[in-house]
Amino acid sequence: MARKIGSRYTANQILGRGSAGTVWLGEGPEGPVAIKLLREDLASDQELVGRFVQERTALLGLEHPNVVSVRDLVVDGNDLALVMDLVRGTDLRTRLDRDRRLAPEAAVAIVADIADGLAAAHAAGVVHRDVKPENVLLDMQGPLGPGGSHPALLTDFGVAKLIDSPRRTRATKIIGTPDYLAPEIVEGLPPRAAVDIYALATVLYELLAGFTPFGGGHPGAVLRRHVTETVAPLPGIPDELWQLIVQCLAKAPASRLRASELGARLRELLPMLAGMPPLDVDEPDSEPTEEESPVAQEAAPAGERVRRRGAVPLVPGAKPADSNRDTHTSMRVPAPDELAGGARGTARVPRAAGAPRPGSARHRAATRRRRVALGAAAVALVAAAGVGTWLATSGDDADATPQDTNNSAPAAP
Ligand SMILES: Nc1ncnc2c1ncn2[C@@H]1O[C@H](COP(=O)(O)OP(=O)(O)OP(=O)(O)O)[C@@H](O)[C@H]1O
Repeated sequence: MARKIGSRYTANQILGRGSAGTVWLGEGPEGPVAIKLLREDLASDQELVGRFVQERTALLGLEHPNVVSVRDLVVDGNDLALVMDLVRGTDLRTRLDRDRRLAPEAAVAIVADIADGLAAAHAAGVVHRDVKPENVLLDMQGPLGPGGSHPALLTDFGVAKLIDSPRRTRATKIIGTPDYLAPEIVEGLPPRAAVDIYALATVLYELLAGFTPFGGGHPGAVLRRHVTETVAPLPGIPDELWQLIVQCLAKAPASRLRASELGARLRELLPMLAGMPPLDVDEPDSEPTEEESPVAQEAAPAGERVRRRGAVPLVPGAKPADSNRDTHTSMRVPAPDELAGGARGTARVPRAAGAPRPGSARHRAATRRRRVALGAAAVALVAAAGVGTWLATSGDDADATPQDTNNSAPAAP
């Protein structure tokens, strides 16, 4: 059912829903557009409306082939809407859900596009703060690039900042999506450009592996891993690509690459990755780790303690129906002792395809077999050592008997 948005736009058909509102296929004076209509309770928040208008220039000024441009901001009665360029295609989450993992060449081409878009934004002083596959759109009408990938565009620029108003979230609260949150945000520092690089490196890892490096289990556990754990290597990944990921997942923001450099370095790797199939990685043990820290308990209501892509909505009060993905969190910054106390090595460790899953019956059987084999090897070693010692001793002193060697190894025949 069509509806008017301000005096210039008509929203015709729902394209998708997020936690902050609904995206419509619409029509404007210059042709088709995408209209993000913010939820009514957000639209009626006077402070947010003020910020909306305040951020107008920054939001409207961003023009780059890898950024979904915001064309207009509409404040009209109960409607608060961002009018954006329409991207005819799909979002990267949908592609990942379909393919599970991408070939390295396609993954790197997509991430290089987004790095270029981020470079333009960072140069204009804008930090995205919510880089994740849901916010990457693939333009199916654009030309095919390396690995058969379509041009990738980053959307939702400035939306996290808009919604993250001082009243909604004080300095002690975290806004974002747990799997992609840089450690400095978890530690309560203000988000700078390097948080986008960390999130983008997480996306690249996810495209290659099929899962994020620190995700899984409760949001509180995920946040803690960002701060305390190091990323586990992906079997079969070319070393140059791995080094880039490691550098951009560095805990210290200053150690990460800048967006423009990341884009350039990724493009340099493309010829080497041509034709390489997706990595042969099995999803690690996906059993959620119930981490009952105070942070974790505060983050999710009872009954929702453990969710695979653990999250609570970006905006307080968002109903589950608002989003079928539930990928945001809003929780307090954990205290240093909570972070330190939780370093128990719960990050997902990728397995080479076919290797048994930790904790599985096959893994337990393999462990048992290994133990038996190790036990047997140990007995054989002790025996061999005894024989060896006896032989050595007897060689030195032809008259000595095995008993003279002062060890408990069985006597030589
Ligand atoms: N400019 C656009 N052109 C075409 N489709 C779009 C555009 N922007 C968003 N969409 C579609 O609308 C869906 C919802 O987008 P939205 O930004 O509201 O939510 P999200 O990013 O998936 O989730 P959240 O806002 O909770 O992080 C997207 O998945 C995408 O498919």
